[in-house]
Amino acid sequence: MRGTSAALQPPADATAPVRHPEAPAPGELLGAHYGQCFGCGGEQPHGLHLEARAGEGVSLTAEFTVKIAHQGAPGLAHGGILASALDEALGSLNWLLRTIAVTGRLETDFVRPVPVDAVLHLQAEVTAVAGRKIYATATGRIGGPDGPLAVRADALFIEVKVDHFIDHGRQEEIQAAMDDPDQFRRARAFEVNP
Ligand SMILES: CCCCCCCC/C=C\CCCCCCCC(=O)SCCNC(=O)CCNC(=O)[C@H](O)C(C)(C)COP(=O)(O)OP(=O)(O)OC[C@H]1O[C@@H](n2cnc3c(N)ncnc32)[C@H](O)[C@@H]1OP(=O)(O)O
Repeated sequence: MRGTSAALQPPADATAPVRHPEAPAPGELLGAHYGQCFGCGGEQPHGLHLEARAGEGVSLTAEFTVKIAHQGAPGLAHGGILASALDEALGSLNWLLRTIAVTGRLETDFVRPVPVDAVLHLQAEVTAVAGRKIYATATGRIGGPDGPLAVRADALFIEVKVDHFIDHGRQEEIQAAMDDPDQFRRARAFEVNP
């Protein structure tokens, strides 16, 4: 069974996504957008440490290893953690568009249980863009990139200005992000597609 509500169907005037000319080349690691990010931050001890690699077009692949701390049922990944991994992979696509966007809606199908120590092989792509709305889809497989399907998600991201974070975030963390000595990460956080 597949659940995708009408809100995740691109409208008739939606267009195909356009890869930014300066997007990382296929095969290149995207790196983290923020060191403390729960999904991708290398400095986040409680995080998923998801590593995403650019694919062709507006697509990427990513891997996430399920750890002991990610359990729901004994020995199995918590569904919310798997949804977080999908959200992060889908959110990372926006770097290939050079658009700052946040998740508006995320619909997840949990197809089979994912054991601790399994590597979740994620594949995500933007399917359509309509104004500020970015439609994307992702799958997560276990046992290898072509292994059995374990999870899948469809999502709607909404483009925002950097003010979104300034207005809603905490001053302390915003300042730390602005002072990040990692120039690449700073660029990724602040660069807005004009
Ligand atoms: C100075 C320091 C700066 C640091 C910068 C760091 C940048 C780093 C780069 C990237 C960060 C990404 C981080 C990745 C992490 C993974 C991704 C996440 O988990 S993100 C977190 C979870 N998501 C939220 O917290 C959103 C909370 N929601 C909101 O803030 C608003 O609701 C927002 C922005 C999504 C929309 O609000 P509106 O007022 O701007 O726009 P409206 O008019 O409501 O919506 C625009 C269109 O979208 C549709 N829409 C909005 N939400 C929808 C929904 N849930 N379902 C269906 N349609 C929706 C609406 O119907 C409307 O459509 P029509 O233009 O009328 O056709």
